[in-house]
Amino acid sequence: MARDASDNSWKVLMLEDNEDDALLIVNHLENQGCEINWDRVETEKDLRQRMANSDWDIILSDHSMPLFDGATALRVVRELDPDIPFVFVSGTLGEKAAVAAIKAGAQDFIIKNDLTRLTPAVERAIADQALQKQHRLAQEVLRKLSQAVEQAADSIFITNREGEFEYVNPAFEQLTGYGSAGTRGHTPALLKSHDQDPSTYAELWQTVLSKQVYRGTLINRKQNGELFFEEKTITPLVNQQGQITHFVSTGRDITERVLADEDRSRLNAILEATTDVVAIADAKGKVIYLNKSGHTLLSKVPVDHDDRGATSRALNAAQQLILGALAQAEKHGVWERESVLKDSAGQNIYLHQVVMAHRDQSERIAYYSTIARNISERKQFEAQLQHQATHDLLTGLANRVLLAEQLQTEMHRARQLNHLTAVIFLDMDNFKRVNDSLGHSIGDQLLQQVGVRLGRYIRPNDILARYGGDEFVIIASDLTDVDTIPGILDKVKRAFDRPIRIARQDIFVSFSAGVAVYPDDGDSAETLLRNADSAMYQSKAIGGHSFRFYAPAMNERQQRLLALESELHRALERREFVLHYQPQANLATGEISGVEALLRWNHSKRGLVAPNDFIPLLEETGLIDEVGLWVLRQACQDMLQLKAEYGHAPRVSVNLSARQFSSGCLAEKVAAVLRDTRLPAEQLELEITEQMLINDLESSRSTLGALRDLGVTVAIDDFGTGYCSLAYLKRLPLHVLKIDRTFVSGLPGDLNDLAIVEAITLLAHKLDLQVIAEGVETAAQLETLRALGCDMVQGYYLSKPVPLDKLGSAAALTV
Ligand SMILES: Nc1nc2c(ncn2[C@@H]2O[C@@H]3COP(=O)(O)O[C@H]4[C@@H](O)[C@H](n5cnc6c(=O)[nH]c(N)nc65)O[C@@H]4COP(=O)(O)O[C@H]3[C@H]2O)c(=O)[nH]1
Repeated sequence: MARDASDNSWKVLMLEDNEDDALLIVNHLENQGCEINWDRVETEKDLRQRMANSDWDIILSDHSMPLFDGATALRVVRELDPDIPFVFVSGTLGEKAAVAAIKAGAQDFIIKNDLTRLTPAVERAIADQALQKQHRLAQEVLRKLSQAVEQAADSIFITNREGEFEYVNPAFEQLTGYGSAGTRGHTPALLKSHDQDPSTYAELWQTVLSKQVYRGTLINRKQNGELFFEEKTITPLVNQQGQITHFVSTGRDITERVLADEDRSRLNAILEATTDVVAIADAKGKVIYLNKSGHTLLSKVPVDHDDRGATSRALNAAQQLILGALAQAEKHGVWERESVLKDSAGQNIYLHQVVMAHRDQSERIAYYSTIARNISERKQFEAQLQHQATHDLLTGLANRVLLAEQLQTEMHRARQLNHLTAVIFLDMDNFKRVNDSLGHSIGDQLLQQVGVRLGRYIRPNDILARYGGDEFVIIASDLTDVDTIPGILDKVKRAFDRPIRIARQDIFVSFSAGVAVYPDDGDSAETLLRNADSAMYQSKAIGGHSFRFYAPAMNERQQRLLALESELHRALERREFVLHYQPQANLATGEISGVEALLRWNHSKRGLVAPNDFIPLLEETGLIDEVGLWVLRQACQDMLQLKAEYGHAPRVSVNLSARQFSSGCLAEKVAAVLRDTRLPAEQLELEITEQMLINDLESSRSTLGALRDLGVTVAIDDFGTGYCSLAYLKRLPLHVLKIDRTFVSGLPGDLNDLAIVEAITLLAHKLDLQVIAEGVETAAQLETLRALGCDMVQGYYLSKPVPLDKLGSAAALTV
C-alpha cells in the first residue's frame, strides 16, 4: 500500500557507498522536520535482501558507487517493486544521464551539494508514486474485467446513453453474427425480431430509464435471420451526477430450453386432445398418467368391489392394459396387440394397443407408455361384414360358407372324441306351392318362421344353417350311436305338428330329409353334404315327409323300425296290447295290497313281446302318449272289474314314460280317466323314475303337486340307480320309494347291498315315504327285507306278472 507523503515519517533505504553522505542526507531530512527510519546498502545483494525483508517508503540512491551503479540499482528496484519511489541523490551528473535516469523510472534527481530540493522532491515522489500505484491497480482491475467480459460465455454489449453500440464481446458476435464493425453506429434495434410483443420493449425502456436493472426474455434475430430467445439483463450505468451514461446488456441464449418447454407443453396439449388412450406407467408398471380420452373411455370399465368412482375405474382399467403387456414390451421394446375390455353394459371395448418400454442411459427401464386406439367401431363393422359373409340375410342362420367351416370343426372334434356327427339335409315339401300361391313375401316369412322353429327344437350345441332356397341343414354332433338320429328327426317332425300361422293363414310344413354320418359316409364337409343331399332326394322320390340315410344298411334298419312302427300303430286298433299284473305284498299284514300293471304286446306273429323291446320305439314315435293313456284307462277298468268280482281290489301301479310325465297335461288326463272309470284316486299309483324327476325339477314339482291334489300316490321306480338325492325327495310330494332290484338281488349275502337297502329304508321312513323292494326272488331276500323294515315286496318269489284273470289266485297269496 503506498503511503501518504504528507505525514513526513518515512522509511528510507539509502543506496550509498559513503556513510557520511548518507548521514548528511538523513540529517538534512530530519532538519527539515522529517522523521526518518533508514538503512543503507551498497551492493545489489544487500539491496535485494533489504527489499525482500521490509517495506520502504522511498529509495534514495547515489548514481555511481564503486560496487554498484545507480542505473542497475533502479532496474533491480523496479523489478522488485514497480511502485516504490526512487530518487537519485548524487554528485554532479551529466544532463544526459539525468534524463536517462528519469526515463528509466526514477522520480527525481538531486545534487548532493544542494539538498534544498530534497524534502519536497521526496514528498512529491512518494505522492506521485502512490497515485501511479493506484492508477496501475485500477488499470489492472480494468484489464481483468475486460478480459472477463471478453471471455464471458454470455453475450455482452455496452451502449452509450443514446443506445448506440460502443462495445460487443466475442460471445455476442458468436451468438448474433454481428461484430464491433457490424454494430458500429447501430442500436440494439438491429436485433429486433418483430416477433416480440411491443409491450416488452416499452417495459424495458421504462425500467432502465428509471435506472433500474431490466431482466426479461427477448426474441431476437441473428444476422443470418435466425430467431433466438435471449434471457437478458440490462443495467444502466450512472455517473456521479446521477446521469445515465451507458447501458450494459448481458444475454444468454435460452432457445433450446424455451423450445424444449414449448415442446413439452405442446406435447401435453396433444396428449390431452388426442382421441387415443395414452397411459404412462413407472418402471414397476404402476400407472402414473392417463390422458383425458383415457379417463373418458376407461371409466366405463367396471371394477369388481370398487365404487371409488370414475377416476379409480379408469386408472384400474389402464393398469390392466399396461400390466398384461409389460413383459413383452420389456423384451421387444415395442409391443403391439389387440386388447378387449368390457364396459358396464357388458359391451366389448376393443383397443389396438402399442406398449413401449423406455430405458434410461444405463439401459434400465425408466418407464412404460401405451397408446391405445378404440377400434370397437371397426371391429363391429368387421363383425357385421363377417356376419353378412357367413349368415343368411333372410333367416339370420349360418349360410353355406359358415356351415362348411363349422362342419369341418365338428368333424375334427368327432375324430378326437371318437364320436359321430350327423349331417341332416332338410328340404321343405310344399314350399314351391306356398310361394307360388301366397306370394314371395309370405314365402320369405315362412322361411324365417321355419328357421326359428327348427332352432327351438334342436339341441343348443347343434348347428342349423340355411343351405339355400327352402333347404336347411342340421349338424348334430357328439353322437355315440346312429340310433339316436331318428329321435332327432322325430323331434324335427314334431316341431311342425302345429302349422305355422302367417297373415292369418295356417301353413303346414313337412320335410324330406337325408342323413349322412361322419365318418362312415364321407370324410370331408363337401362329401358329407353331397351325400346327405342325395339321401334327401331319395326321400323326396318316395313322396317326401320322411327321411333316408345315405348308407343303405342304415336304411334297411330304418325300414325294419318303420315296419315295427306301423305295426305298433295298428297294435292299438287291433287290441294287441294287454296288461299283466304283478302283485305287491305288505310285509306287516302279509296281504297283497297292490299290483303293478306291466304292458305286453301280443304280436300276431311274434307272440308276447316284452316292453323293453317296443316301449323305446313307442317313445321315439310319440305313440307312447296314446298307448300310455290306454294303459292307464285299462288298469283302472281292470281294478274296477276285480272289485266287482271279489268285492275289493288292490291299489294299481301304472308306469309312466318320460314323455307322458313331462307333457304338461298329465294331471288333467289322469283326472279324466279317474272321472270316466270312477276308480277312487287313492287306488291309483303312478310310477316315475328318478331321471324323469331331475330332468326338470321345477315342472316335476308342479306336476307332482297336481297329482297329489287329485289324491293319486306317486312312487319312484328304480330308486338308487340314478342321481336323485334324498334331499330332493324331501321337497317333493312323493309317497313310495321302489328299491331297484339290483340292490335286492345281492341280499342277504352282499354287505354293501345290505347297507344300502337299510340306509334307503331308514331315510325313506324319516321322510314319511313307504318302501317297496322289487325283484324279490327268494325267501331269504324277503326275510332280510322284512328284518330291515321294508314295507312291501314285489317279485317272482311272490308271483311273476300275470294276466288279470290269473290275478285272482295270485292275489290270494300271503307272505
Ligand atoms: N329278474 C326279475 N325281474 C322281475 C322280478 N319281478 C318283476 N320283474 C320285472 O321287473 C320289471 C319291473 O318293472 P319296471 O321296473 O317298472 O320296468 C318296466 C317298466 O319300466 C317298463 N314298462 C312296463 N310296462 C309299462 C307301461 O305300461 N308303461 C311304461 N311307460 N313302461 C312300462 O318296462 C320295464 C320292464 O317291464 P317288464 O319286462 O314287465 O319287467 C318288470 C317285471 O317283469 C323278479 O323277481 N326278477
